Formats: sequence, C-alpha cells, structure tokens
Amino acid sequence: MNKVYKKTFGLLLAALFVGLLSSGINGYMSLLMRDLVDLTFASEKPGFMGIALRLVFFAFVLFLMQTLLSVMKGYYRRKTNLNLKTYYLRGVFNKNINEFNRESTAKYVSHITNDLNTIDLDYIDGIFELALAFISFFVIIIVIGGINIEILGIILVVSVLMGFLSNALSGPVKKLFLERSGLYEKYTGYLSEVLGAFRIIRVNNLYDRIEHNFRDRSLHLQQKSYQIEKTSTFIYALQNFTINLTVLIVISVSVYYTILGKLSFGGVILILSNFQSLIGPFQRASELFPRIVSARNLFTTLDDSLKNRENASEHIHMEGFRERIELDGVSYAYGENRVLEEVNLSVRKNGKYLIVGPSGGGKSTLLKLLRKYFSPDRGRILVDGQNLSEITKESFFRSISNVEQQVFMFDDTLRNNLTLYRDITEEKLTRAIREAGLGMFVEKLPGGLDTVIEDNGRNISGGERSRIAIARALLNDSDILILDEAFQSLDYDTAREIERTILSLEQLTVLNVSHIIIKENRNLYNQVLYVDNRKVETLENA
Ligand SMILES: Nc1ncnc2c1ncn2[C@@H]1O[C@H](COP(=O)(O)OP(=O)(O)OP(=O)(O)O)[C@@H](O)[C@H]1O
Repeated sequence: MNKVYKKTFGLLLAALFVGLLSSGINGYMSLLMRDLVDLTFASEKPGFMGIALRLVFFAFVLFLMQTLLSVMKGYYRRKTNLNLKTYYLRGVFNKNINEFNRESTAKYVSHITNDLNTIDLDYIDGIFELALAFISFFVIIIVIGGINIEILGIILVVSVLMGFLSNALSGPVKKLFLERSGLYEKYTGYLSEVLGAFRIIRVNNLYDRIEHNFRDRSLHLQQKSYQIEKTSTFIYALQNFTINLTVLIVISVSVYYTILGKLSFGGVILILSNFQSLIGPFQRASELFPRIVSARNLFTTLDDSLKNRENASEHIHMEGFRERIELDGVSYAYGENRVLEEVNLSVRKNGKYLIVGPSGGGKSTLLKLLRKYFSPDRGRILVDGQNLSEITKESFFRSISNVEQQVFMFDDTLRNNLTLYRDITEEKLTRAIREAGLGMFVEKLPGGLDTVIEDNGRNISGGERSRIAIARALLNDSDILILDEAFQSLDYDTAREIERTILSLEQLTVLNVSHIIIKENRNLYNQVLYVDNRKVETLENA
C-alpha cells in the first residue's frame, strides 16, 4: 500500500511547492507590513503609498496562489485515494478463493470504507497539512531571524520544548485510535451479518434478541469514541495551556527587546502576527502525529489482509486440458476434521462423471480441490502430468466452468449476465440459451435479453437463476464443466433435458455433484463416483 501511496509523491511535491511560494509571499508581506507600521510611527509619508500598493498587489497574488494550492491539494488527495482503493480491490480479487472465503466479506468492506477513509483523512491529508505548516514555519523563521536572531532563538527553544511536551502527551490517544479501528471492523462485520439475516430474523421474530446484542456492541463502540473524545479534550486543554504560556513569553520578550531598542514596533507586530505560524506546526504535529502514525499502521493491516498464506510458486502456464487429471494420494482436512484420505482418482478428457454420496461426505471438498480453491494437505493433483499447485490460476481457471449452488447476478441486463460482458455472437448466445433451457423464459420477458436483472436476481426464480448459470458455463468454451447441485431448483423434466444436453457435448469433461439422480440419463455418464468416509469409490463404469 505504501508503494501505491508514494506513486502520487510528485503531485504532493508540486502542491507543496505552491505552498512554499504562498508562504514566501506571506513572509514578504509581513516585512512590508512591518515597514508600513514603522513608517507610520516615524510619521514619514514618502514610500508609504508604494508599500501599501505593493501589499495590495501581493495580497491578490497570495489569494491566487492559495486557490491554486487548494485545487492541487484536492486533486492530489482524490488521486491518491482512488489509487489506494483500486489497488486494494485488485488485491482482494487476487486472493486465493479459499483464503478469501475464510474471512468475512465485511472485513474487506470495512477496510475499503472505514480504514481507507481514515487513511485519507488522517494520513494523506495529515501529512499534507503538517508539511504545509512546517513550510510556513521555516519561512517565518527566516523572516524573524532576519529581524532579530536572539528573539528567534528564544521563540524556537520555547516552541520545540512545547512540541516535545505535546507529543509525549498524545501517546494514550494513539492507542485508543488503533483500538477503535479494530472495533469498527468488527462492528461493520456484525451489521452486515445482521442485515444479511433479515429474512430469518423477521420470520422467527428474533429482533428482540438482536436488539440486545446490537445495543451492547453499539454502546461499546460509542464508549470507545467517548473515551477518545475525553482523553483528547484533556490533552488538547493541556496543550492550549502550554500555547498560552508560550504566547505570554514571546510577547514579554518582544516588548523587552523594543524597550532595549533592539526591535522596532513594526517588528513586534510582525512577530505577533506570525506567531501562529511559529507555534502552529508544533500544535498541528501533536494533533496530527498520533493520527498519522495510527493510520500508517493501517497500511500493514491492509497489506496483511491481501496476503495469500498459501504461496506455492505458480509458474506453469496451462494451454488447455489435453488428457487427464489425476489425484495421487490426496488428503484434505478442515482443522481436525479429515474429509479425504489418500484418494486416488483419474478423470479423463471429455469423460462424464457423476459424483454422489451422503451429505457432508466430502463431495464439495473434492470439487474445491479440483477447482484449485485450495491445495491438498498431502498428495498431488496432476493435470496432464503437471502439478496443479504449480499451474497459474489464470490459465487453469480459463479451462474450467463452474455452476455452483450460489449464483451471483449483476444488476444489469440478462444479456450481460449471460455473456459476463464478453463479445459473444448472437448465434452462440441463442444456442446456449436453448441448451440451458432458457428459451421460453427469454421469450416471455417483455424486454427479452435486454431485461434488467435487479438486485442480485430478486426478480427471477431459483430455477431461472440455475439455468442462467448453466448458460454462462456453456458460453465459456472451457474444457471442464463442474456442476455442484446445479439441478436442485429445477423440475425433473427441465433438469433431465438440460443434463442430457450437457452430457451430449463431446468436447466437454463433466463433473457433476448431484443429489438428484435422473434415471434416464444415468447411462450417459462414464463413471459414477461415491464420496464418503474419506474415500472416493467407483460405483459403476459405463
Ligand atoms: N469451510 C469449511 N470449514 C470447516 N469444515 C468444513 C468446511 N466445508 C466443509 N466442511 C466440513 O467438511 C465435511 C465435508 O463437507 P462437504 O461440503 O465437502 O460435503 P458434501 O458431501 O459436499 O455435503 P453436501 O452434500 O451436504 O453439500 C463436512 O463435515 C463439513 O462440515
């Protein structure tokens, strides 16, 4: 993430350069102002108008510079933020499927919303503001140093002491900010779960139980925010006290130097009017530094969430499936629960396999291993003799199509939901629609293929959803089709017809996990595999 943040470093420097010019103009105007005041006290008319006009001119230039600065800052922030968000989302989509599934999606949502928002406000903007404050600080140092170096020395000592003090005071706030970010992540996850369970909560009147839990969690989060608020207020009050003390010291020293004749009255006004730029950076640093540090830690959290723990080196590019897939002594366990043990199996190209077995027997796990969602704990899966864990995901996924139990629909037209945004000829699309048994459905739709599927398929039935998934898979032109309970929402006749069509496709290897056994089609399979008791057995060979 840090690398992505640094990509817009050029924009940051350009904007800060404009900030430097603005501060320079501001410093120069302070000197003009001092001269103006001193001329007034000396009752000298010549030169007065000239300085006054110059002041008006530079005030206008300063206005333009500051407008430019705010435009540049806005552009820099937007661009950096967008870069980070797109990088993160791309990273999420590069995760191993099983590792993505292991986490709740809410965690990623919370990272993209809460955490990247915090990074925007506290880190991107924080660093910018701090840098700007220090630029104006150094410019004013040069200006005051030019007037009286002793006063500058005194002011600097006082300011630096105060800066250290403020920083030391802000320690407890840093810790609280970090804790709150973790709480937000959990809270967002919890809310997504509750809203995801909307139907079951409504139907079973579970709201009272949910409300109790919701109140506890909300309260806990609010208490943490309140604690941050309380601690921060106390720390800011202490910091204000030190600032007031510093102001008092600086005023006293300046006035004393005027009495000694080492500083003109205009000089005192210059110091006092720029005092904020002198102590501002230390004040800002104490306020922003804890935020910057805790937001900086979020980079590590975000990077960690994108890491794939299984890092087998994938270096083989697969050019289509040619001969066979072999499972060689494959074992897999979810923690202590061993689901497959020493499984040996051979799947030949264009073969048709029906996979059956009791619920919880391990059928889906077998499919997940074959889909490369995760790797076996022991043994190997060989695709045309190459170890599947060494084959790149991109090239392998191109060879397989999946019809899973959960079918996602985009809020888009039926056409785009079928083609998944690829260029597909009308002829091919019509054939896939027919083979997936969607012909009548499309004909009846008033908008045909241009009908919009709403809200993840709210306006279509479960059976239509499965058929859309089957059509998608047929349009994929992949070598292997993996079906996981694809027919369970279909009536018997429709399921039979679609299954028959799929099994008649000669250039397709089919692995079908199904509880629904269609007797008329059973002999169309080359092999029926039975998965149970950690084993995969062949029930019958055609
Ligand atoms: N992600 C997971 N984490 C932990 N255990 C899991 C996970 N997925 C499945 N299991 C367990 O692994 C075993 C096999 O599950 P699997 O889903 O492979 O069975 P299945 O034969 O496909 O079942 P069904 O026919 O009910 O879909 C079950 O005991 C299940 O509880």
